[in-house]
Amino acid sequence: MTRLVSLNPSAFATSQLSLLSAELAAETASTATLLSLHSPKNLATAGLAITNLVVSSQRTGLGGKTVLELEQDGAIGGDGLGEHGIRVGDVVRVGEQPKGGERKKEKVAIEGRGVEGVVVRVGKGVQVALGEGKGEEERLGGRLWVMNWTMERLKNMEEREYTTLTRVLFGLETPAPVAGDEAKLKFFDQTLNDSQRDAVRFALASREVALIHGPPGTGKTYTIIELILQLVQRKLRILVCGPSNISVDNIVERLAPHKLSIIRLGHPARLLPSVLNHSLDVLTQTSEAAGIVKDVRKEMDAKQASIKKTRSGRERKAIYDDLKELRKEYREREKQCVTTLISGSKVVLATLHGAGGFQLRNEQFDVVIIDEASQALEAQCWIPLLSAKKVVLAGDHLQLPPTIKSLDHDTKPKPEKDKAKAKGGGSLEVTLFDRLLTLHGPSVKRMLTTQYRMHEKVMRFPSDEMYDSHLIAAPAVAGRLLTTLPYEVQETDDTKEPLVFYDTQGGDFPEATSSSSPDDPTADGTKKPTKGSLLNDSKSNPSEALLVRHHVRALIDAGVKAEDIAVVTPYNAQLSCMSHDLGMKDLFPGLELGSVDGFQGREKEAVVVSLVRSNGQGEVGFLGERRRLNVAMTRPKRHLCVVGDSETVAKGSKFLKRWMQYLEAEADLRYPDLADLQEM
Ligand SMILES: Nc1ncnc2c1ncn2[C@@H]1O[C@H](COP(=O)(O)OP(=O)(O)OP(=O)(O)O)[C@@H](O)[C@H]1O
Repeated sequence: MTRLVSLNPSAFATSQLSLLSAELAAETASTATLLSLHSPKNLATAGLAITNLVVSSQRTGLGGKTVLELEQDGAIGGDGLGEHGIRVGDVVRVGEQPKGGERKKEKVAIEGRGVEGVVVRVGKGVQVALGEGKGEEERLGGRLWVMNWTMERLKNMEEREYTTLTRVLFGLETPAPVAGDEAKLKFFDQTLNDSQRDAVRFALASREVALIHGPPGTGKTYTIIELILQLVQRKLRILVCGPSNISVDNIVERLAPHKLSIIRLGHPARLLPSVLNHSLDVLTQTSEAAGIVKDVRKEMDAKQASIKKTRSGRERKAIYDDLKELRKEYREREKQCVTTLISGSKVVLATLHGAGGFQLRNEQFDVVIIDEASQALEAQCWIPLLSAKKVVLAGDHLQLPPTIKSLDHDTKPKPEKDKAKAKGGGSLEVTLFDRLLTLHGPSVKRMLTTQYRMHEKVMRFPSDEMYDSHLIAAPAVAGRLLTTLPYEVQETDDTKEPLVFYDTQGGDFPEATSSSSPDDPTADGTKKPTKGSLLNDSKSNPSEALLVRHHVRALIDAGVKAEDIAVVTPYNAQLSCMSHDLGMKDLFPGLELGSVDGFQGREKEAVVVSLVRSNGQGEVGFLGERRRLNVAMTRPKRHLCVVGDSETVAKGSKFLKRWMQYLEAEADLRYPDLADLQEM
């Protein structure tokens, strides 16, 4: 039985406040370092910038924002953007690129020039809505401000002000026994499997808190949709949140066909086009409630027009006075319209950060659902939780937690850090999901166990190692191969295998530390490379990259579409090597190349994982994190190909050793010859 170790909410909040302030400092410093140490070219190599763009058009988008469309400069050649890590929703700076002669000045110049905005579309070109972004510090500050405000409130609360939920979440009380008999529950979705049904029943019956543990591909979102429908049927009001816009939009998209009254808060530029009809901004213009606002607008327009026809000063003044009144009325009616829309919605959806907006200040919800909770900072989760009665958290704590930049800046000795971590509140890396599992034990959790993504052989190792062998491959996916894709794929030695391992042991495929480019100030050794000089820290393995290219080509030659294949690796320098040095993006248009961390939450028919590390010392760096490996190996549906040096990797940890053993025993094992590859 788990021992209940309670935590003082006020002390927890105090500790979080200092951690959040260190995080802000670290993030600001790392962006500043990147911009000051690296040229646009180097940032582009690392996937953090796109160079050689021209403005192809400019238009007014939703919310009256100016949207710039940027495309690759035709004069430079190439019609795509090349490999980059810029995604919809990113805050970016659009700046003038220094010309060749200005190389020395360019690092300084890029810091001071340009306008900021939010990326609203990425395809052949990139579209940026201007004016949305603020300075990096201000932006982070904005995000952190809401968390800070929430933690300040928690810190200053009197004990008698704590809700029962707050007391349970800090272990001051144990969760109440589950209530209600949900055994005869009628499900809206008859296709739900047993573990999903069990999770819905449990979440409905829990009084304060329920965790839904959803390993990869187990239908976490599917389950949440059923839970929402059940809660609405019970006439309860629900707030659904996630750490990112995409996590929230994903739910809006799947909820929309059920014709509930739902509303999505958030800036339209950041929402998926498919969910815009449910956004508060659009509804304030199109809904019935918007009628009263429109009437005033019409009146204002008419008054405005009448000014031109009026000659007398006195009459004009009277019209201006009327206009002033009307404007006030307009603002009030708009506010009223927003309140009517929100209070009339059974389900409100927003990011965790968005849940701190003024629109929800006086709103009460019966249940707060947080999806992808293991990707959210705990302080972020508290934004909608301070006044909530019940929470359902869905996530997988065995995949990667949110990225924390200030980890390396923590100078406390390790034993002290570990003690603080165990208590909770000592590290931003411990999520609320993690902490509640430690605090209350598995009785507050239900796990989804049937997965609908991976071939049995792909699933087996992560299931045994990470999920206590509980995962079951749904019959429809257990034996799926590339040869049974819905289009024609030839049966070859590659396509008939669900699991392939190219073992590069023997020293012929050595790793390299990314070489610095001559315009990098860290290259001459006068400046110590910092964390910001990310490419200098990163590893690549050019021979392994050749092998990856060879395998991707073999799959494509057999008929597999490039867009059904992804190559993932933990190292930025390896990505750069494959996309720039080997030109894999141009060779195989549609192929996706990405970092493991960036690929969390995604899936592909075939995935090639390049492990990179190959050295005599058995150093494995990033690969030492089990959760990162778990993400890497659980992305494919029908085919996983691992490329790596088993000798080096097996030395990294017991987990890695067992993985290498599993691959040796279960995969189609290949010992490549570098000489053959170079001829290809
Ligand atoms: N009971 C079910 N019967 C059939 N298919 C299902 C069922 N539950 C989920 N799926 C399918 O499994 C896939 C994964 O579902 P979903 O996207 O809800 O999972 P998830 O756990 O949120 O995913 P992720 O691993 O990316 O977090 C989807 O294609 C979905 O249609």
